[in-house]
Amino acid sequence: MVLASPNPITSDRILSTTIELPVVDLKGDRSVVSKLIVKACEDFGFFKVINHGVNQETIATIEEAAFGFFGKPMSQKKMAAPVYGCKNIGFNGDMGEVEYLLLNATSNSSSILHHISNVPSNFRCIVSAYTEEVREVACEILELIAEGLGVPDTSLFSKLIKDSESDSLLRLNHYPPLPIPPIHHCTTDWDNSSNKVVGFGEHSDPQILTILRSNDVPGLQISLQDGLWVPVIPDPSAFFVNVGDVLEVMTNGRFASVRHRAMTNSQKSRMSMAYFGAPPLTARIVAPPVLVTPQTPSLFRPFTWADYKKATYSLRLGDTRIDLFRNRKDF
Ligand SMILES: C=C1C[C@]23C[C@@]1(O)CC[C@H]2[C@@]12CC[C@H](O)[C@@](C)(C(=O)O1)[C@H]2[C@@H]3C(=O)O
Ligand SMILES: O=C(O)CCC(=O)C(=O)O
Ligand SMILES: [Fe+2]
Repeated sequence: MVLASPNPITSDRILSTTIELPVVDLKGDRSVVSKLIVKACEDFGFFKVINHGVNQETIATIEEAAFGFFGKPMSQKKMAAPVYGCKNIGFNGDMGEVEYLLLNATSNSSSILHHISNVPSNFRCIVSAYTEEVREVACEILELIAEGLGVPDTSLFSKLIKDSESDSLLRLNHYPPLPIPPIHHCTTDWDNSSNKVVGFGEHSDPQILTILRSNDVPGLQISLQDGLWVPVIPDPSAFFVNVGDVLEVMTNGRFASVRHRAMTNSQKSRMSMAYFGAPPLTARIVAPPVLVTPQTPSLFRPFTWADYKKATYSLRLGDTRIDLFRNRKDF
C-alpha cells in the first residue's frame, strides 16, 4: 500500500557531488552564446544565466514585497485566494510544503491584483516592473535559441510571449523552514544537505520557457535522464532557465522539458520567483519547417495552447502530459 503524505520525505537518488551545469553569460559574444544555449537545452533543458541585465533593485523590491505578504497572518493571506494558495498545488490533489501567489504576467495584466485585498497597494506596480524586465530576458533567450537552431524567423518563439494576449504567469513560491521529522533524520550516503522534504513535487513546466530566481537557500533539483536528482546551487544574482513542454514540441523534441522539483530547508525560508513564458490561448503549437525533415519527422500533432492547458489542468503535477500530443509511431 502506498501512503500519501503531505510532506513526503525523499529517499531517491540525489547526486552527492556537484556537477557543472551550463552557465551562460548573456553579455558574451552573440554567436557563441546562442550555440551555448542550444547545447545546454539539448543536454539538460536547463542552464544558469549571468549578466542578465535585470535591475537588482527590481528583484530586491519584489522579493521584499513577497516576504512581506507571506509574513502576514494566514487569515489575511487567505483573503487573496485563489491567487494565494497554501499547500494545494493545482486542482487534482497535489500537495506541497509551499505557499504561493500565482499571478497573470501578460503585458496588459496584473489587473487581477486590483480585486485582491491585503496585497500591498503598490504590489501591482512591483509585479509589473519585475515581469516586464524578466520578459525581456526571456525574449532575448528565445531569439538566441532561434538563431542557434537556424530558424529563419528569429522572433518565432519570442513573439508568442510578447503578444498582449500571451498567457504568461508569475509564481512567487515561499517554502517556510520545515524541521525534518526525527525518524528521517539519519545519515545516509547522500545525506549531505538538510533539504529532504519536498516543497514542490517533481514536474515539467508546461509553457515555453521558465525564468527562475531564488534567494540563496538551496532547494531546486533537476532530474537527469537516468533518474538522478541534481541539486542546483542557488545564486540570487543569476536566473535559472528551463525548457518547458511547448518548447520541446516547437523544437520537435530536440530540446527536452526538464523535470525538476523544489525541496524545503530545515532552517531557512526559501523564496523562488518563476516567470512562465506562455503563448496566447489560440496560438498553434507546431515546430517550424527547418526542424521537421524526412530524417526528423514531426513527433507531435498540431494543437493550440488552450488544448495543452486544458490537458495540463486535467492531470496531476507529475504527469507527462506531452505524451498525449505525440504522433502515433506507424511501423
Ligand atoms: C497540479 C497542477 C498544478 C499546475 C497545473 C497542474 O494540473 C499540472 C501542472 C502544474 C504547473 C507546474 C508549473 C507551474 O508552477 C504551473 C503554474 C503550471 O503552469 O503548471 C503549475 C500549475 C498550477 O499550480 O496551477
Ligand atoms: O521553487 C523552485 O525552485 C521551483 C518552483 C517550480 O518549479 C514552479 O513553480 O514551477
Ligand atoms: Fe516548475
